[in-house]
Amino acid sequence: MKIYQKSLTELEQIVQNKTRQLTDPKVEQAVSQIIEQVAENGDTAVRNYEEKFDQVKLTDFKLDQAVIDEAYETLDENVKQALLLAKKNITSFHQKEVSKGFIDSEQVGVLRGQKLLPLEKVGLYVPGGTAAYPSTILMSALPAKIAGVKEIIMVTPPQKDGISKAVLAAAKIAGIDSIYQVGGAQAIAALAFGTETIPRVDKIVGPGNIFVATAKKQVFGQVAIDMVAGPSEIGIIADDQADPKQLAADLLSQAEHDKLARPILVTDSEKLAQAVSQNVDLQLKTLPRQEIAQASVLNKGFIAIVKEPADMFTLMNLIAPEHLEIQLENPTQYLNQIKNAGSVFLGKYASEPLGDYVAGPNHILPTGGTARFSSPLGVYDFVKRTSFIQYTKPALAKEAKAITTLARVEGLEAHARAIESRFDKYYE
Ligand SMILES: NC(=O)c1ccc[n+]([C@@H]2O[C@H](COP(=O)([O-])OP(=O)(O)OC[C@H]3O[C@@H](n4cnc5c(N)ncnc54)[C@H](O)[C@@H]3O)[C@@H](O)[C@H]2O)c1
Ligand SMILES: N[C@H](CO)Cc1c[nH]c[nH+]1
Ligand SMILES: [Zn+2]
Repeated sequence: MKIYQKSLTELEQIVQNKTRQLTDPKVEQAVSQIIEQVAENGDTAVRNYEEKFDQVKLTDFKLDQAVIDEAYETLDENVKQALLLAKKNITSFHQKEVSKGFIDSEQVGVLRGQKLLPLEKVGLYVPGGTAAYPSTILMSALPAKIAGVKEIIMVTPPQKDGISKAVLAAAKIAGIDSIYQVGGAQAIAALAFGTETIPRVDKIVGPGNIFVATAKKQVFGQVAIDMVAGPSEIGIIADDQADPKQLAADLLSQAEHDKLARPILVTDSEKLAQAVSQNVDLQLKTLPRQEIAQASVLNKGFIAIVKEPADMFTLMNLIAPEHLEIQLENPTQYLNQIKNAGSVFLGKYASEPLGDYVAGPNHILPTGGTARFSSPLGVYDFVKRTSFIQYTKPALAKEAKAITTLARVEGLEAHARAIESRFDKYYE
């Protein structure tokens, strides 16, 4: 792994260069054309793109419920039990995210409040190929269920040998209402605009490749989106008491996701840096997804050695990683020093995959430095707020002057007159 031992300022520069988000104009253009076609020609356009990009000819995109039920019934019992344990823990964690509206009646004659309503229909994108993770289906659908979303529609690219049994079973366990075998930008466009057979949704969630991510960005406004979740990332802060073999294993756990995944270690120990680097090389050799993990380590991974322990936090806050492990003695004492991270893993036994599968917090997290302003996917992503107001006449009388004054300052005479009409002052 590349090791940088430089001043904090130089390291900050390196981090900024390595984490810059770039867009691809060619992809932007291709995606915009796909969206336009699907918006105009519905299922016909979706069918054409499926033939072109996924090499399948489908007459009906909707998957038969019997196929989903059969996948669940015949699923390996250990896999089923693991999914059910994950469901239990994800559910109990996310139930704590439920928030209620409020009613404020502190001022005499005034009732103000805010109510929360679940979204009606949500579209869940599940990536095709090896990136279709049953765990990600639970992570996206369960918070929507808890929020009270009425209908959850899943889209996923068709597969030559059929969609994996574990994916279908996870969809059933998570309570997904229907599955459409459509992928890429055409699936996002179909969910955003609706077609003859695919329903239009209020929000689209879930990760995907560059075509999917670009399409989500482009349809935002027509429909809500969760976030643009890119390749996985792991940042580790560790000192010389940490176990280099375990740190290498944790770095590789995210490197194996994607050639563009970012495994990063920040430490104040040169000895640890060297040992982790050696262990990464050793452990890579026996990984089934060696090619992907190696590309990630070589192209995107690095180790930064800082001079002062406090610099580990300064640098990591700049990186704002999707996952952050703190492998220091008494790790909880450092939680306050973390300003930017999607999910924080405290101590030796909180290895990142614990959070990927069963701990309960969501594994759909902000990437690419967006943890500066974004949060993990949660129940709050599937609700919207509506405020309400009621005043008595005396309560309105007390504030009428302020309203008409502000309205006239803004040149909005009709606003002022609407209030005055409540006190029998009309302008005809
Ligand atoms: N952050 C997370 O939680 C998380 C989880 C799982 C996967 N992922 C990411 O999701 C991505 C999955 O990518 P994937 O490709 O396997 O599946 P995908 O489903 O995102 O994309 C496949 C679709 O891309 C479209 N496509 C392919 N080539 C195209 C082209 N030239 N022009 C237009 N459309 C084209 C096709 O329609 C195809 O159906 C990976 O980057 C992975 O890292 C992230
Ligand atoms: N670590 C991934 C998010 O970056 C999520 C995942 C799914 N399965 C395994 N891991
Ligand atoms: Zn993972």
